[in-house]
Amino acid sequence: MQKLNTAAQMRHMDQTAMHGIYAIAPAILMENAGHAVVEKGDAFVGGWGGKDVVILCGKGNNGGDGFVIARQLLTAGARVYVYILGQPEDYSEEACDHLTTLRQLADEDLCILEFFQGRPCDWGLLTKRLEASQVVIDALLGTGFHGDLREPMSRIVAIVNAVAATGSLQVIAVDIPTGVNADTGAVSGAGSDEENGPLFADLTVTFGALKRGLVFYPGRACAGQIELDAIGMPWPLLQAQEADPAYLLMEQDIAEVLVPRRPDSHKGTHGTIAIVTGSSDMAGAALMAVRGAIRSGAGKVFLRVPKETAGYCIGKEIEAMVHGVGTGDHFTAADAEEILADCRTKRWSVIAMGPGLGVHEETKAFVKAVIAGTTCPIVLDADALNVLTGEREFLAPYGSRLILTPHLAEFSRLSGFSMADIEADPLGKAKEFVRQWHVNLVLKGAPTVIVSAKTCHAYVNPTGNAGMACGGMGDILTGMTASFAVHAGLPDLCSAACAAVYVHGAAGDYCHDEYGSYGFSPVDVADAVPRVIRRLEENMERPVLQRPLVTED
Ligand SMILES: NC(=O)C1=CN([C@@H]2O[C@H](COP(=O)(O)OP(=O)(O)OC[C@H]3O[C@@H](n4cnc5c(N)ncnc54)[C@H](OP(=O)(O)O)[C@@H]3O)[C@@H](O)[C@H]2O)[C@H](O)CC1
Ligand SMILES: [K+]
Repeated sequence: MQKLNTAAQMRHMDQTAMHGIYAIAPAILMENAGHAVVEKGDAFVGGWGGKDVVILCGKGNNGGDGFVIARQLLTAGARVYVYILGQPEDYSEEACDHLTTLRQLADEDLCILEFFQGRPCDWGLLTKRLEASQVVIDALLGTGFHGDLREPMSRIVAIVNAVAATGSLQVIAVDIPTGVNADTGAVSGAGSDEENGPLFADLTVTFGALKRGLVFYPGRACAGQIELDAIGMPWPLLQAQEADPAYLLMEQDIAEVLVPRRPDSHKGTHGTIAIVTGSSDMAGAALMAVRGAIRSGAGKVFLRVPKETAGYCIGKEIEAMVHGVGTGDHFTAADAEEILADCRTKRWSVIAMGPGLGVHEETKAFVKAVIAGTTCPIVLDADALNVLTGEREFLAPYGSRLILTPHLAEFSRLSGFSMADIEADPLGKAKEFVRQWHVNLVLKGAPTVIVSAKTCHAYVNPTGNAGMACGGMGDILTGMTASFAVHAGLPDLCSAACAAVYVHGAAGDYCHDEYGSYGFSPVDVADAVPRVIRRLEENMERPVLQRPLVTED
């Protein structure tokens, strides 16, 4: 898994590398950081030889990286125009050393240095230089950025964005695009009409670990292609678990937890999923949850809906065993007994409740009775969450066997957090919620965040796309999550949720490649799930028992 670090975690990693037992000289790390940009950028720009490159250096170590980049680009055969915003006294020792070396190389032909020194910049000359150059390096601000961009940074960024938007100038950001908050992905000037928005990069070369701000919007939209370089950080530091960790899910992580099917398995091996949901005008939600479960490899699927809804569901998903419960169009507390009896006699492995359930007062009593009366994992989505608003004391004792899958609005209602606070820091609010409710949480969004009830560790999902922004996608995910929750070999419910979310988004990406961003349906996504799992199986480490009985050679 890829660590997703905050600025503070990066500073701690830096300090440990430089001043702890490893004693790596700061100038070495800065040299490696600069080299990483030159190396990763070389392929991106089609070779540095003969290129005119503008390098914008801020007042901190991000700027220091820029000094290294300038020197190395000269060696690579480029001409560099280096704009330096800081005064010598602003810089760290290592940045000063690199600036001193660069000044020895300065001339009027290949290495032109421009010092702001607090005097007004010749904006017209900067614009012309950018227009005449092929590449600009953003070494203005890195993980030290906070607040909104101040002059002259904001003016420089606005000029770079304007020139890049109208021409062929390629923009490479050092560590993180200037104006993007490394912890949350919030950007400078959001919502204000001032000209102090963030820089938009085509490529971001980041160091040591991915920053959380590179995977959350709007910051994610500023980064372009993202390349990570270890810059010579000691391996144990790169792997060390951070306090309060977050990770980006990678395909290999999912392949490692999804165990292939045993050759001697049968339908009972792969779980008995019960979808208990749906009310008359939302039978489709129930059926899509069924579809998601079936296409994710469920052994058996039962669908339990209110009596009046059954007629809409029977025979629609022929693999599911459908039964109408009670006498009305929504579940009541009295119906819980029948569900609990079914759960016992049919040995349900997992229950999913919520899609199209409705929010009648009696339904709340029903949902609570089913949770309290069972011991199996339960996936709670949509209306099952809406009826549980304010029920933290009730839910917390069952939390370790629950997976809650709200979208942002449902999460706001359930948690009481404002939408603004959630959107400003979805990962932080998701962790805060799990610390209070002790459940496994899937906070659906772009990107989706999963938080473990057991560890409170957070996982960010990289798959999925805007073509999935339509009703029903969440219903499919509910069924998939229930199915993955009982997939043989998955170590815990959080892993199951991560696998379901990753595969769901990857199936959406498969559909995006097939159809483009318009018009593919939730059922198309469900039907693409087996193809995604098959691709994962190619990377799966087959346990000894699964090795082919007869080998080719
Ligand atoms: N292991 C690593 O990851 C390494 C990273 N390196 C690079 O170091 C930067 C972080 O360097 P740091 O000096 O901590 O911070 P920055 O260079 O990002 O910027 C700090 C200066 O920026 C000013 N600032 C902050 N916010 C604003 C704003 N809104 N508008 C204008 N100016 C701003 C700040 O001034 P303040 O007065 O506001 O404090 C600072 O002067 C990291 O990103 C990497 O690129 C190392 O080079 C190698 C190891
Ligand atoms: K930067």
